Amino acid sequence: MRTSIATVSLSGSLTEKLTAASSAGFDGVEIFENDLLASPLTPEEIRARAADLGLTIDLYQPMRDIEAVPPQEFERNLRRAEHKFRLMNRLGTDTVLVCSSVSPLAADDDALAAEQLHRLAALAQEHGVRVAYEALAWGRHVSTYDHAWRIVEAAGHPALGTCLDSFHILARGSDPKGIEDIPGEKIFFLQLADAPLMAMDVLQWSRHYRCFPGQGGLDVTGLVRHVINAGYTGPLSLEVFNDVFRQADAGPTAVDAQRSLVLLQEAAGIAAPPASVEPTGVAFAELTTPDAGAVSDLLGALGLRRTARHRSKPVELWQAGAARVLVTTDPVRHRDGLALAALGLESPDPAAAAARAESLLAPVLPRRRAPEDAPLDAVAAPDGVEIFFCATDREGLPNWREDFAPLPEAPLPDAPLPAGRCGEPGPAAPLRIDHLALTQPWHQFDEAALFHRTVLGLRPQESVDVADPYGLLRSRAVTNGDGSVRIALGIGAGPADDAGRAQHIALATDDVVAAARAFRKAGGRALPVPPNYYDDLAARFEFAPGEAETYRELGILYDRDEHGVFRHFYTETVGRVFFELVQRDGGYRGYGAQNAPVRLAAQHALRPGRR
Ligand SMILES: O=C(O)c1ccc(O)c(O)c1
Ligand SMILES: [Mg+2]
Repeated sequence: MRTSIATVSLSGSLTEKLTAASSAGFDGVEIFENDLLASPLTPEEIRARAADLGLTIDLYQPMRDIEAVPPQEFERNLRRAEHKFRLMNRLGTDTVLVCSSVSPLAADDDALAAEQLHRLAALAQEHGVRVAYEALAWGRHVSTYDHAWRIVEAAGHPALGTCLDSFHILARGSDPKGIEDIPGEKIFFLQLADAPLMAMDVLQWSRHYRCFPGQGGLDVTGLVRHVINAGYTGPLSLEVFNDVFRQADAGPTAVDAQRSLVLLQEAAGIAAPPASVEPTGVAFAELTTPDAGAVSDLLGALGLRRTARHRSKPVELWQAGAARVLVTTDPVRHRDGLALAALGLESPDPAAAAARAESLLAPVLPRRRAPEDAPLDAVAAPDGVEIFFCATDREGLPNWREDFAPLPEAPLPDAPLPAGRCGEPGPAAPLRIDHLALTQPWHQFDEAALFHRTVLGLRPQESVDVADPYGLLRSRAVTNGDGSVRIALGIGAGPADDAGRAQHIALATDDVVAAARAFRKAGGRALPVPPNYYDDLAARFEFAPGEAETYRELGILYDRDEHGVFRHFYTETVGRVFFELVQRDGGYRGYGAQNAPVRLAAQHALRPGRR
């Protein structure tokens, strides 16, 4: 179906909005009156600009407080409307949205509303335009779609139809099934928005928290199915009032918006992009560093060993069990010091995963490889991390590991490592990457969750809020079915804050106490945890004699859920990156969110100039 977006959903000048909508592949726009009023362009110039960009102007909006008013008031409204109909002719748009009145002058009188809307439609028809009447969820007397439709039906004018808006319908809990009783040709327009479920005043909810379909908790897909069943053939148009999107760059927001419509159409059975491919594990995490010294010490102390070197690039493979970390030395990208630059996701079908990603508008990255390297497809996540779809040592698929030459001294990859000897990894060495925690740009959190779900085939979990001494951190994990891929997406306390940029890699071990001891013995610096934390721990849980003291001594944090126990410790931060070693027992599902405020405070305390 044709796709459209309301200019109110994007930031910037009207020209910037049109350009962003066009680049993201929209067919049309709804022009919000304020965007036109504030534009230096004439309506004719706007029309020409839109046409040059391949966009139609599908709707002009809104007209307010028109209907069910005293006669004198209505005459004034008609005069106002006639002005706008002329403007619409100059703009080249044929549909205007009239939202249900919120005016104290409006009467609770459907017959009067119908009669006046009939007259408005007659005037519109004289100007070659038509009127779409929409029930605002907070309309004074008309607040449901079925009520608005009854009035439109009673008015009985061919230039009058209804505009359905998923937010107003679903936010009020109306049953959208009744939409199928409206003749499709009388649904003049369909506006789509989702929203997170929140208990708040519906007007505030609508004006500040709408989001793109799939990013909230409303069943927009179900509603769209009813609208299609009714016979609607107009555009799917996004109308999203959102405080964050108003500030974010219009370009990425428009792509995020268009992606939401691809998914919506997939879910509603209207479109069939290449199927989603769920990753089956983390093949590697790739760090870039201006100089490999500090990170080598850290990785070594964590029990990873340098096992191989890339045949043509300054990249080393560090490994323990299935935990693989690539270290790329890149003196040019030194702004951040150490940073997580890429993630390899083990994919059952890397080519199909890449095709899926591309069809969902993920930015496809040029392959940076020498002719003899394994072909690897990669896309950029919203935070700039490169995501590779890859296969590790699997029959019939290009193997990224063949790009690496084993180092002579190194133990065989995946061979059991000798235990016990000083400096060598023992049984406590990392087994695999347990999870990654990647802080997202603050204005791209919803986009990131949708991207990871739909482009990467991961499943979003509930959002949690974590107190940071300097703000509130929101975190939402995305995982695959068996938990072998877990990425905790976070937004930090603020754009300029270090916590707003942190990236962390959690490695799994089956003996975190031994791992913490080995780490310290090898010269690793663990994050110090305040004694108050352990006093509280002793109050919350019963431990075996000496157990809590061990945790206190080693800076190990502890959590428990209904499934099992979680023990973990953190390393110091290098550049943007820190590591965590975790031991999950008995099927513990979480990430130690209970302990995050203590961890964040301890990290802040280590920053220069903090006490
Ligand atoms: O919040 C509003 O006023 C408003 C205006 C026009 C719409 O289409 C809408 O859904 C809401
Ligand atoms: Mg609307």
